[in-house]
Amino acid sequence: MPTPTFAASPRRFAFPLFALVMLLLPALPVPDFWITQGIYIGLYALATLGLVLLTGVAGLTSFGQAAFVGVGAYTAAFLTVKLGASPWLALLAGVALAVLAALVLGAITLRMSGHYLPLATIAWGLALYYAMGNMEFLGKYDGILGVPTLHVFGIDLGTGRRLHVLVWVFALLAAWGCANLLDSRPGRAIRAVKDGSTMAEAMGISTFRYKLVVFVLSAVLAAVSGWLFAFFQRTVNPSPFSITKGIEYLFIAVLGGVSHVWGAFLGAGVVRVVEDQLQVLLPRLIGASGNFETIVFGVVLIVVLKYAPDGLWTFVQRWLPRADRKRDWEGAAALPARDKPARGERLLEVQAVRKQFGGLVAVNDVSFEIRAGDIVGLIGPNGAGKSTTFNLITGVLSLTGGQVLWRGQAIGGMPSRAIARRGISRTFQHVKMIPEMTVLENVALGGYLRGSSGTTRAMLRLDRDEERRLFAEAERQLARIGMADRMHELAGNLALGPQRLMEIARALCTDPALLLLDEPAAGLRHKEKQALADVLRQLKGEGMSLLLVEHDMEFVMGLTDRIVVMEFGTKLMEGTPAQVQASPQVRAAYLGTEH
Ligand SMILES: Nc1ncnc2c1ncn2[C@@H]1O[C@H](COP(=O)(O)OP(=O)(O)OP(=O)(O)O)[C@@H](O)[C@H]1O
Repeated sequence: MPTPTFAASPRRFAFPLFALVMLLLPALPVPDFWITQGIYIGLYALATLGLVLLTGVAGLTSFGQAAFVGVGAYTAAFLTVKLGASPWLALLAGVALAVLAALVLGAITLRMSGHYLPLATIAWGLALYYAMGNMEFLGKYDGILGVPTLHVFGIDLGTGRRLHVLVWVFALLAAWGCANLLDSRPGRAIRAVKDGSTMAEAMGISTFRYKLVVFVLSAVLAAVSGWLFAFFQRTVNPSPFSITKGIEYLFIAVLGGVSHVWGAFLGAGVVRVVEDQLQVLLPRLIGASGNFETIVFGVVLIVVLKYAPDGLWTFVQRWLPRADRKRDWEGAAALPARDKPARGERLLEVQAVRKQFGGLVAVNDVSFEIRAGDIVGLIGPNGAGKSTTFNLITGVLSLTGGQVLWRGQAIGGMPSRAIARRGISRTFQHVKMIPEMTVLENVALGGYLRGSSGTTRAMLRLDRDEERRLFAEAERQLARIGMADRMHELAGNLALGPQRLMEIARALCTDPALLLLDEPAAGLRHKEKQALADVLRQLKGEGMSLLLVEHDMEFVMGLTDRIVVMEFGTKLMEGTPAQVQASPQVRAAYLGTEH
C-alpha cells in the first residue's frame, strides 16, 4: 500500500517550526532564566552533534569532545583579551586549531582498530585540561577573565536574548548540514564505516579518510560551541572542558539518541533542564550539599542503555512517521559506466596463490582463471580454503605467495577499494549492510565510486543532481533482480533471501566486470534459493562474469560452466559440472572418506 502523503507532513513541518520557535523565543515574554537555559541547550547540542556523527553514525567513541570545546573557547578568550583580535578571527583560529589537533590525533589512532581512539581521546582530554590549568599565559586554573561581548553589524549581542539568536543560528545550521550529510553519498560512506571496514572498502570507500573527515568535523562543531561559550560566559577556565564534561557530552548523545541529529537537541534539553532542577531539589531532599545529580544521571544512563538503547529520540519519532523517499529521479542522466570486456577476454588469473596463517597453509598454491562471460564455481567442504581464496582475490587478505592478475595487471597486495575500482565487486558470506537504511539507500552505496560529491557539497545540499542519478541507478539494479517494489523498506527488516539479493543489486550498482558471490545460498530456504538461482541465471544470460563460492553442490551444478574444487587448501580438480559430479575424488572429499 502506498504511504499516504500526509505521513510526510509532521516531519516536514516539525523541524521548521522548532527552528522558528527557538529563533523567536527571545522576542517572546519568556523569563531571562529560560533564555539562559536555551543558550546552554544550543551550545551543548552543537558540541553533541559532533558526537552524533562520530559515535552514533561512524561508531567511533570519543571522550575528548569537551577538550575540543576548550580549544574554541580558549582561542577566543586568548586572542580577544590578550591580543585584542577580532572575535571572528578568533573563530577561524579556534576552528583551525581544532582541525589541526583532530588531524594529528586521528592520523595516529584512526588506522588502528579497537580502543585506540577512545584511549587517545581520554589522554588528549586529560593533557589539554592540565595544560590549560598550568600555563601561565592561559591564566592557570583562574583562566582568562574579561572576554568582550560579540558584535554583529555594530549591534552588541550581550549575553542574553540577542546571543540566544546567534547560538541557535549556529546550532540549527549545523543540524541542517549534518542532516544533509547523512542523506548523501559521503553520508552513506560514513554510515558504512560503523560495522567494520570490509564492506565499505569493497564498495571503494576509503574508511580511514571518512573516519578522519568525521573526526575533524566533530572537532569543528565542538570548537564553534566553545567559541560561543567564551562570549556567553565572558570568562574561561579549565573546568567546563575536563574529561568529566567529555563524558557528559557522550551522556547527552546517548540519552537523546546517539545516531540521530535531533537526538543531540533532545538530549541537551533534557540534561540541562533536569540537571538544573536536580541541583536545587536533591540537596533539599537529602539535607546536604553535593553533586547528587551526577549519581542520578549515572543511574538514568544505565536504565536508558538497557531499555532505550537508541535514546529518547526514538519515542519522539513515533509521532513523526518516516515517509518514503520522494521518487524524484525519473529521467535522471545515467551514471558513468566502464567499458565492458569482450566475451572470452581473460579477466582474472589466479596464479599459485598461497596463504599461511602461522603454521597453517589455508590456501596452497591454487591456480585458475576466469574469462569474460564465464560462470565459475569454487566449491569444497568446510575449511577447504574457499573463503580465504576469495579474500585473497578481493584484497581483504594479503598474499603469502603467488599472484592475482586482473586483465593482465597484478592486483595482489592492492587494498580492496583499489580492486573494486578496477571492476571486481562482491557479496558477503554473512550479509553486510546498513540495517537502518532503506534497501534503495543500501544499493545506492554500491554506486559510491561512480559519484564524486564530497562532504562540503553534501552538507550544503549541492549534490542533489548526482543523488538523483545514484538513486535512478540503484532502482534500475533493484528492478534487474526483481526487488524494485521493496526499495523503501528498511534493509534490516528483510528476510535473509531478499537481503542476499539486495547485496547482489548493490554489487551490480558498482558496474562490475566480474561479480564474486561468497556462499550466496547459505542459510536460504528452498524458495529463496530458487529465486536466487533465477537471478543468477538471468545475469548469466546478460553476459555477466561470475565467481560463485559455494558449499551447496547441487546449487552450483545447474548454474556454472566450470567448477574448481578445493580440499585442505589445495585444488583438487577443475572441470565441468558433469566431470566434477562424476569424480570419485570429489565425492570422497564431500563425504569425508579417504581417496
Ligand atoms: N584469519 C584466520 N586465521 C587463522 N586461520 C584461518 C583464518 N581464516 C581461515 N583460517 C583457516 O583456514 C582454513 C580455510 O578456511 P576458509 O574459511 O577459507 O574455508 P572455507 O572453505 O571457506 O570453509 P567454509 O565453507 O566453512 O566457509 C580453515 O582451517 C580455517 O580455520
